[in-house]
Amino acid sequence: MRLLISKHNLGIWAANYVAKKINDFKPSKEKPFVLGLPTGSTPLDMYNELIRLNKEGKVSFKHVVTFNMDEYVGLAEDHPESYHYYMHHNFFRHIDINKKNINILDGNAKDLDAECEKYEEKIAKVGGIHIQLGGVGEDGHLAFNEPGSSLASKTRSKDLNLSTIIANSRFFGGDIEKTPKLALTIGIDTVMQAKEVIVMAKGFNKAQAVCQAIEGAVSSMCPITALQYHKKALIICDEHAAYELKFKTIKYFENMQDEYSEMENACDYLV
Ligand SMILES: N[C@@H]1[C@@H](O)[C@H](O)[C@@H](COP(=O)(O)O)O[C@@H]1O
Repeated sequence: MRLLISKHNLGIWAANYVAKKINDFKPSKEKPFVLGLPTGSTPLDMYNELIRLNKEGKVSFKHVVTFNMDEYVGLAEDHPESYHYYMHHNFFRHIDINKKNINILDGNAKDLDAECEKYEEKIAKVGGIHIQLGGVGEDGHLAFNEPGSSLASKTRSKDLNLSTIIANSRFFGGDIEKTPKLALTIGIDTVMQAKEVIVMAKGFNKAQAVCQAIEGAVSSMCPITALQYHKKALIICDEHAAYELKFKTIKYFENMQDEYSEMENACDYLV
């Protein structure tokens, strides 16, 4: 597990890292690059920067296949709070991606279990996810894997817990009644199967989750801790989200030299 406390905008960092990885991979129709994508407020800057890079011809999504992490159950795809709407509005419609390469769980499928099974099969068929990007909930949830989720879970439907419903109610006029209570989500094991995982965490309200993820014991009650078992997982956070960490933990990660610190240095010249 790697921690990077970035002094840059996390989205700009992540977008430039992803663009570099796509370009290095030289994707083709036969050999596409596969991205796992999140929603939420944290990744918005990343999408904006990826759009900019795409428009400037610095990265193409022509041979990129995407799988979104989650979707609400029972919300129309054109509802402004559905994750379908979010992705098309904030990202897909601005870039050169082939529509056929976009995968988002159908929260209105007649058979939700079959929809989830099909999703796992599709991921396997393209050879797995190269980079799974994510945000994190205040309680350490990943996608909609709530505290208590099996760390061996695959894509499935998930009841949302009260704190997530309350947090999400801000998008539904503050009305808990109107806020979805059920979602489809990739599982923790789906995340673990990705070749690389990058979780972005911004702000004081994510500090507990980041601290648990890095310093805590692995527990299904804080799903992000499962990443401690991942071969190539990065948490990139701002100074506020790092606030609960021990000084010695921060120092340990501060001077590491690797491709993540290289991108951090490269970002000095980007902004
Ligand atoms: N399902 C999403 C998660 O994928 C996201 O990480 C989380 C945090 O969102 P934000 O980035 O807005 O804090 O919100 C929701 O629960």
